[in-house]
Amino acid sequence: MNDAIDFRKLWLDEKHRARDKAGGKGTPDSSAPQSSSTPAPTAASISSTDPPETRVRLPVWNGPNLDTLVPCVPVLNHHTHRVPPPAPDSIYYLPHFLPDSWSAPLLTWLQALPSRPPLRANHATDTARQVQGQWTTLTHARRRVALFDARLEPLPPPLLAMAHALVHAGIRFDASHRSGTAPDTPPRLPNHVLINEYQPADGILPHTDGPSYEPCTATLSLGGDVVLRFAPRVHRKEDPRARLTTRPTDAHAVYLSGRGSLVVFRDDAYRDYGHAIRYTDHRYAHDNDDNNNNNHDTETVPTDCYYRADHDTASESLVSALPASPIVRAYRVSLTFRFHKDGTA
Ligand SMILES: O=C(O)CCC(=O)C(=O)O
Ligand SMILES: [Fe+2]
Repeated sequence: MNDAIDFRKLWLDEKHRARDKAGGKGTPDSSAPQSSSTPAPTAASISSTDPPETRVRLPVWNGPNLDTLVPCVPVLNHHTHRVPPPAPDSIYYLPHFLPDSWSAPLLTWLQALPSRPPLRANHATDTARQVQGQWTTLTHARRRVALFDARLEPLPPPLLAMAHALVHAGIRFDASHRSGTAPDTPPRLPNHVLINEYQPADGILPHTDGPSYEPCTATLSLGGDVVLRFAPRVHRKEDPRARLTTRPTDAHAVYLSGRGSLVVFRDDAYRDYGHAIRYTDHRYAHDNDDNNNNNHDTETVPTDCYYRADHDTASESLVSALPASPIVRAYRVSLTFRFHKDGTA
């Protein structure tokens, strides 16, 4: 598959740049083997501040040896990474999950995906296979999305590596087990990856990710920072198909860093809360009532927003003070990983 070869080239370019920047000679390019096995950690790949017991090596894709570029990803800690009360106890946030050395080539790879014509309002005839792995504009939202469904085609190498990284980090793409019981099934790789591309003022209206997926969503953020809001759903018993409504006044806000942060929400937070990112222009004014600035490129950060510094070490259990100023919105791409329950397509 050409994508994999292109990405490997990007990775090699990045590696050369990193090596040049560091002023080191490094190893020759033959150091990028075709083997698919994970190389042993090297001294260069684990810094003294990275407690080995809380980090795992990122898996490789397409065989290249990433040990000089990529250290490890943090393992999800159910206590320190949990967004604290009063948020529901099933939202986790890791401020710097993806190493910077991966973010840039991953973004470049995503931007190079082919584009297809916009989806029509009634896009029943656009089959999943037609939109697979291609940028498609959602005209109603003015946002581009790309969908990768592993039930149709294997995930391309960079996304497969990300999927492995999430599972290695301890994220289970199935409903939680009752407390005290050990999972009795092996972890599963997520089989759906939705990429969303946002221009600075863009957001996503309140929604749930729906019952087709196991109740766990893991989202990586690249580019600009945003606030993700979880608001309790108002269940409309009389018409369960009615448009989702939430109680925005009871929302819990989480500040998402665009430097490779990971947010995971599952179980109650998945089922009983809608989630949303605000549009900062006036396309959806009703969703934006307390964003009382007139600058379309900035977003007011609520004072009770959960914010965590952009680092992740074992001693870090501190939640830093919120940044004083509003977020200046910037181009952002998110990668949302889920497991579709109909795993057989
Ligand atoms: O971009 C994000 O962080 C959210 C994306 C999302 O909620 C979705 O695709 O369902
Ligand atoms: Fe969502």
